[in-house]
Amino acid sequence: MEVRFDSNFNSSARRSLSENRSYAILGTGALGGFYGARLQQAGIDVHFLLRSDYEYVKKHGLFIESPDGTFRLPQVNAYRNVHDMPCCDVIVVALKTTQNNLLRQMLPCLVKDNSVVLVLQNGLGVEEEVAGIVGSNRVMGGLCFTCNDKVAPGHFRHLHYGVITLAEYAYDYLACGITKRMLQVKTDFERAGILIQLAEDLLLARWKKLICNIPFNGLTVVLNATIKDLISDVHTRALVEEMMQEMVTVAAAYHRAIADDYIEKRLKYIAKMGPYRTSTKIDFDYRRSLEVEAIFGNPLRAAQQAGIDTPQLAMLYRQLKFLDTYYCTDRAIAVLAH
Ligand SMILES: NC(=O)C1=CN([C@@H]2O[C@H](COP(=O)(O)OP(=O)(O)OC[C@H]3O[C@@H](n4cnc5c(N)ncnc54)[C@H](OP(=O)(O)O)[C@@H]3O)[C@@H](O)[C@H]2O)C=CC1
Ligand SMILES: CC(C)(CO)C(=O)C(=O)O
Repeated sequence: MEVRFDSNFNSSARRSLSENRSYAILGTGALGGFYGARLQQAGIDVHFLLRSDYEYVKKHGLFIESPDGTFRLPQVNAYRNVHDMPCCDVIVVALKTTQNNLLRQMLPCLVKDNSVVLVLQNGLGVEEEVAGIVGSNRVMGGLCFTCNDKVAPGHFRHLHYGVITLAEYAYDYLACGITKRMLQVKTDFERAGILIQLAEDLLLARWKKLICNIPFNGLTVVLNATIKDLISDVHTRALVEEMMQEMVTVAAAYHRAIADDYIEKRLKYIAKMGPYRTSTKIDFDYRRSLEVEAIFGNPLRAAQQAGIDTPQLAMLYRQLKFLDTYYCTDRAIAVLAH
């Protein structure tokens, strides 16, 4: 188990917070491109893995549009292959979860003795998947409340928020408290102007994020709506609240208590995201595979295992499975080709 942070935090431990750490960004998309660029802008050593944008970014770097400051990085460490990347202190997983089958081949090339893998993806059970590859003591979760989109190759738009809730992973999602390496990652992100909240219990943090992702990411797709639309209409708002309440009930079945006023507070917070489409709706609009299993299927199965009935989530999951199968995946392409 990771060393816990204690109140006798000595001066050498404090010094280690400001040491230089290297970061690998697996998936330089809307999320990874934004956070990675901000880290590099703050003087941190960052290495970016790219796919379709590789040639462009190698030549022109990255461009970030943001209300917190628009900037260009003319030169970045860009890679097309993990085998060419150096081992790094922090490996940030920012692929879509639909690509997580690649992690078994990618992560072992990048980890060294003290590396930690920081999973910034949405969903449930994603850290467990990563722990199965690199070991439970090397994984941290990061829940990102941010609205980011890719505008053009190497060009990302950050619209709202940006805060990350960080928490350690341990086997079976046991709560781990606050560790020294959480403070180290926080130091780096805060140097890059990204607000970090530390959480003692990753599973609680995951359920709290799912309370938002399940209604908003799901309903923006099936109703072809924005966050603003869903909150403004009396019927969809009621549906959102029912879905949120279902997740509060499931979290409670896993002994994670979520305060009664959490839903109301989160709705106010999310309302500020306005006409943002959500990352799942952006995928749907581009007919990319949807993160159905990580964001909807895993919570649904967790509810079923706990004996909790979640009819709204069950319906949403089935609708999204249909859309994903016939509109977004290779199978859909094959169907269209005939
Ligand atoms: N966007 C947002 O605001 C938020 C996103 N999230 C979560 O963050 C995660 C990432 O989402 P997001 O950034 O939006 O997704 P994107 O699709 O924008 O980014 C994923 C990136 O991974 C790249 N990629 C895929 N396969 C490979 C590969 N084999 N080698 C190298 N690169 C690869 C893609 O490259 P290519 O360009 O070639 O497809 C793409 O740039 C998801 O789990 C999402 O739910 C969470 C909160 C907010
Ligand atoms: C909550 C929300 C909508 C913004 O952070 C999100 O996580 C997403 O778009 O995937």
